[in-house]
Amino acid sequence: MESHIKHSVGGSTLHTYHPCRRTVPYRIYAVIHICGIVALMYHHVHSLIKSDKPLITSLLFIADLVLAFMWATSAAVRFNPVHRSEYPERYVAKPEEDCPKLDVFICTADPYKEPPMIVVNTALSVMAYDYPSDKISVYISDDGGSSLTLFALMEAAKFSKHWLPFCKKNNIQDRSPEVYFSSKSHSSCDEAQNLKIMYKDMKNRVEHVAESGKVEAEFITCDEFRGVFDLWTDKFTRHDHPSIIQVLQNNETEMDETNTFKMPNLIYVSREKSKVSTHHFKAGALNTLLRVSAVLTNSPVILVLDCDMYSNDPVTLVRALCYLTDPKIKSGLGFVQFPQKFQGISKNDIYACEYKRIFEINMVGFDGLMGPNFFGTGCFFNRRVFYGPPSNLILHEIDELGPNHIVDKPIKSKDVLALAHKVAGCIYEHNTNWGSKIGFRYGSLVEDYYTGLMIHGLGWRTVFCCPKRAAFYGDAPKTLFDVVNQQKRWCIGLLEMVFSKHSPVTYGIKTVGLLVGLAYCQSAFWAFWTIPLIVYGLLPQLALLHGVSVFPKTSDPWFWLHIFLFLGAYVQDLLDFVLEGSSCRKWWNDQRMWLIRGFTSFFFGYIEFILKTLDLSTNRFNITSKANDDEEQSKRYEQEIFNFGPYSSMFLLMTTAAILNLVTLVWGIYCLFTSREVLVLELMLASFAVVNCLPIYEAMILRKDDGKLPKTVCFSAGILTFAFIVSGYFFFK
Ligand SMILES: O=c1ccn([C@@H]2O[C@H](COP(=O)(O)OP(=O)(O)O[C@H]3O[C@H](CO)[C@@H](O)[C@H](O)[C@H]3O)[C@@H](O)[C@H]2O)c(=O)[nH]1
Ligand SMILES: [Mn+2]
Repeated sequence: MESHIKHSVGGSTLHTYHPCRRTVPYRIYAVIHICGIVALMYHHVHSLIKSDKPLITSLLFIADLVLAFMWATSAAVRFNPVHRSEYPERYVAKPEEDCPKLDVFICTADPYKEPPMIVVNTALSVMAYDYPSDKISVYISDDGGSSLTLFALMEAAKFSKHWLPFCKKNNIQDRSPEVYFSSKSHSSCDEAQNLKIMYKDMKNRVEHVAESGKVEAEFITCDEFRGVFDLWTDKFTRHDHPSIIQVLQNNETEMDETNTFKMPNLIYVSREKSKVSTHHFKAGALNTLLRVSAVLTNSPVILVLDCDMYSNDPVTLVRALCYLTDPKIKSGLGFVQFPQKFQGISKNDIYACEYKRIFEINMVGFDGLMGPNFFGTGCFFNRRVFYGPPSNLILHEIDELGPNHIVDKPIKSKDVLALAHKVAGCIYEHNTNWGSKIGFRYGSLVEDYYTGLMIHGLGWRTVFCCPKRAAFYGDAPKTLFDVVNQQKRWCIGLLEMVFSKHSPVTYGIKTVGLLVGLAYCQSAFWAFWTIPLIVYGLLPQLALLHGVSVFPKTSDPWFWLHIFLFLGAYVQDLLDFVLEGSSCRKWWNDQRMWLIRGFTSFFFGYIEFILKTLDLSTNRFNITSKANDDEEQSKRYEQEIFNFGPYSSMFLLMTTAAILNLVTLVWGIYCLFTSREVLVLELMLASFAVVNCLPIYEAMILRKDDGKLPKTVCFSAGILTFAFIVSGYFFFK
């Protein structure tokens, strides 16, 4: 690992880094906060011993234990945050033969939730990187096994021969044609206008085919590929079909329209599927691509992308190479991760879908320890990282799959393609190390988290690269229902990690040390937030309604400890946001979503995980939809109006908590005026919740649109609140 000194910029340095200025004040504050937590724990134990209501006291104690643990994990992330800069302009000066080859993996899995035009734009944006194009190979993994996607990519290959020279000659920055042609600033020269027409034509054809659900013969313009579509026989389903590997563009033979540039490879891969073998979702798809690409091109650098993540900056590859080719660090460097950024986020990000904390703030902290975790997309790998620890290459079944194997046959040669089909077969992995010791790891719905942890566990370092101009943009879910469902899947996957043999608590702390292990715990224990959030969201409120106090009174010094710890944790969270370039409004929305998650995704994630553990349900990877076709819904999103509809039982508990807090606040204020005993902390808590819940009340009462809270949810929540209050009577008396 490098030493933590500020590097001097100069000479041929390709990258520098420097610690953040907040480090020292943060460490000092951490000591103070720890003292506060210790005091609080003492107070809890003390009150537990002499308490006449042990159940209530223990619930609060457990909630505070979880909060304290989560705070400790965030302190680990705040221990040594660093920022980096790269100097890609210096890299460009290197001779071309020094530029390593790149394999790009793009995953798609459903032509309806992930419209083929999205995949096309992502592929085109990376094919057009500022880099010798013949060194780039783009592989598309299609888990949907869809002829529509294949058709779209064929069209993309044709279009790329015009698009690439245009971008390179005119130094276009937006290399996703959709983004370029819909931006107001695009050129109006003849060449650009012709291209725009060509792009529109392609888009129409692809969308027409996607709508009709079938590739009609008259749409196929390349005779070469006509036969491929015959593979989609009547028996073909997405869960049961042979492997299909199709080289759509070949860098050995094909040139662009102007005959100046060689074209990159474009290869469509749909691995074999059968109902009787497990396919391990995205990790399985990526491992298939690892093998197929090893046979065809075996480039030392691999970029992994989700189909919606187009490249937003043509120098991104060179930026990553500033690290991956640096002789001082390259032998131990596993990957360079770019943050996930999203397009079309509403102004203040109402659903907190930017995940600023997870994808940026925390990673700046991870980077000062061992480097960022893997996010599943926007990541440049050293191919070697998939084959065991830096010092010890794990042997594999066939020589052709090794990271050091040199490919010396044309990609279209018969035996190369035959082997590629073989390694894309669904029984190929049986009795091999794939998924356990080699490649992306199997066994969790968050294959990215798992794979990242194992890479660090084996002793690799990683780098977080966060340039000013976003390197990639992806799609974020834009309705609350999609948001909580996505998070629920993550929660289940992360809980699988917590209770696995590679848990960050045991395996993690043992192999990567206390700080990194704790840092990894922060996301792994995501669903645990539900415990303190539900306890604090319901218990003190019910207590207040029954005239029982669970917190210290204002005259009690412990009162101030509660205030201090709450404010300390909250203000530091806000500071993190602002110091990493976000706004106060976005932070406010982020903390509100955190509260909402506690009652929706975290809670239901927990329940589903328990059901799965008891074998009462099975894991599913519900793909997040990237198609926004509901106009009303999009409009509400832009206006930052919450979209709760249609009916979902996930919103029941959240609505109940909202009603209960409102009732508590009203009752508390009534007590204030009738000069009964006033429970200040309880009242403050309820007011804070009510302020956060304003959009929920509005959606219950005032709104008429389709995004309002469905009546059934409101009604059931009302009954549930009543039931809570009544049972509170027995609980507190
Ligand atoms: O069986 C499957 C299921 C999914 N995917 C692909 O996986 C990607 C992610 O799916 P998405 O529905 O977009 O999930 P998200 O929750 O948005 O994805 C985040 O979370 C995933 C799991 O942690 C990571 O893999 C992703 O990179 C990360 O962006 C998409 O490209 C899919 O096409 C497959 O290839 N095969
Ligand atoms: Mn996604």
